[in-house]
Amino acid sequence: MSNRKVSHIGVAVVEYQRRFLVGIRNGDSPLAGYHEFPGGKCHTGEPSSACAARECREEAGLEVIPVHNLLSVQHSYDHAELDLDFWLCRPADASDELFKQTLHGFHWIPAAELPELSFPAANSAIVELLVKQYASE
Ligand SMILES: Nc1nc2c([nH]c(=O)n2[C@@H]2O[C@H](COP(=O)(O)OP(=O)(O)OP(=O)(O)O)[C@@H](O)[C@H]2O)c(=O)[nH]1
Repeated sequence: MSNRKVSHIGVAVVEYQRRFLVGIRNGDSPLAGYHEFPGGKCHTGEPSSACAARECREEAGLEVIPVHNLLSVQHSYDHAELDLDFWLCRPADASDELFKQTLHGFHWIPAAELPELSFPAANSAIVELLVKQYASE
């Protein structure tokens, strides 16, 4: 049993037309080079839904509305002990213009292609769930 401090993480799983907003973790961070959904550590007292929306605004420059919690996952990495809340989010202004916007290196990936990407270990279950729910017609 670990007594390391647990960080609470809000993750924005942003869906538009069965595509999801995905970026690549930058070179200075733990798990650099892995794919990721926008997200990060919740501030003290901040609900994970609000955290997910804030991180999406900060990282991708996109305003989103959290819809519901898809999944919560506890994961122990070498670098940290995490409680991750994955929030289904929708773009606040939904239109095909979204596909033309530069989103700071984030891209819209069809659900069926998510398993081909290299997400961190804590994302296995959410990727499986998204493929099940969004990849079939
Ligand atoms: N954003 C994001 N983080 C994820 C995902 N999956 C996953 O395991 N993580 C982990 O969740 C943690 C997010 O914390 P972070 O370090 O990015 O948090 P932050 O943006 O607040 O950064 P900070 O370190 O500058 O305070 C990282 O350990 C990251 O590896 C994901 O899909 N998206």
